[in-house]
Amino acid sequence: MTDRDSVPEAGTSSAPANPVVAVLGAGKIGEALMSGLLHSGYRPEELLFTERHPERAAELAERLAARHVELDEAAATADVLVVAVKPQDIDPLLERLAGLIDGRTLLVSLCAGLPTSLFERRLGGACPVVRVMPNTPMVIGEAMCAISPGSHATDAHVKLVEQLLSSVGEVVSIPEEKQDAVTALSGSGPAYVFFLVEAMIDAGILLGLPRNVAEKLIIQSTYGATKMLAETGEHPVTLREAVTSPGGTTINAIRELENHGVRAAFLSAIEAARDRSVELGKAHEDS
Ligand SMILES: NC(=O)C1=CN([C@@H]2O[C@H](COP(=O)(O)OP(=O)(O)OC[C@H]3O[C@@H](n4cnc5c(N)ncnc54)[C@H](OP(=O)(O)O)[C@@H]3O)[C@@H](O)[C@H]2O)C=CC1
Ligand SMILES: O=C(O)[C@@H]1CCC=N1
Repeated sequence: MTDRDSVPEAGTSSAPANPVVAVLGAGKIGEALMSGLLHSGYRPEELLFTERHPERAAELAERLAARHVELDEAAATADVLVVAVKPQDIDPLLERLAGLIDGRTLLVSLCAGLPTSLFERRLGGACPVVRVMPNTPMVIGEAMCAISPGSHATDAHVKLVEQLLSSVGEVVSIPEEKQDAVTALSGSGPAYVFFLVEAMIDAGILLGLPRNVAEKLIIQSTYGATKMLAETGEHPVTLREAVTSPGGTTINAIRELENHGVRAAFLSAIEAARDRSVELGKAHEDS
């Protein structure tokens, strides 16, 4: 697929062809995206990736059957370039990319904190850029992605990105100035859940349960609880109140959580994550 002027639609393997996607930097989120797309019906030949560690590249190419390429081949071949390197690694990548793309290639950035204007400035011309904040449940088709177009991205580009990402989870459109908050909330969100699960499993160990039993109890309980939130549409307070019997056990636990400031800790933690996202963007403001 090389005719980038007619923006093709993403879809399943029954479609004639999906847009060729090249993931630049196949680390945690890059791999999650590739796995999710393959899972949703993307063909391995429609997926390219660059990666600077040869062993990692070889291992991924074998495991996913996607093709490891150099940056110049990715830029020449792909319809969509997905930037998935750490924000701290963006400068040398954009320097090389600037000489390789012609302003028609759609660039999708997954980078925390980095504004679309940075890519537009560095890549010149009228490079279409869409900023996305995904999260790792993408790997099982359960991502939460928030997207914001840059100033040269057309409705067709946005639609293409929406189609691509809706095959690996949910997609919402948000104004770009909200991306730092979204990064702190849903980009990092899975980490908070894993942290909570880990802490509850530790509590099970403290109470003398075997680890495998504690893990099963907590994983199913968190899965059931979040599924219940999603499927009933009930407010979390209502669902929590239904668990909290008068004079019972749960209220004793809730009192301890409140005494330890767990709610305030979440507010501060997420605010700190938002601040770091802003800081990552500011580091590139004048360049
Ligand atoms: N992990 C997550 O849950 C999420 C991450 N993101 C964003 O995604 C981006 C990637 O994060 P994450 O996957 O965690 O990071 P990783 O470090 O796991 O992945 C980035 C990979 O790209 C490699 N790399 C760096 N520069 C280049 C280059 N020029 N060419 C090819 N490969 C390169 C890195 O190598 P090396 O190891 O040497 O650095 C690394 O293997 C970040 O910008 C982050 O903000 C967004 C949402 C969620
Ligand atoms: O921790 C990070 O910086 C990235 C962005 C959101 C989730 N992980």
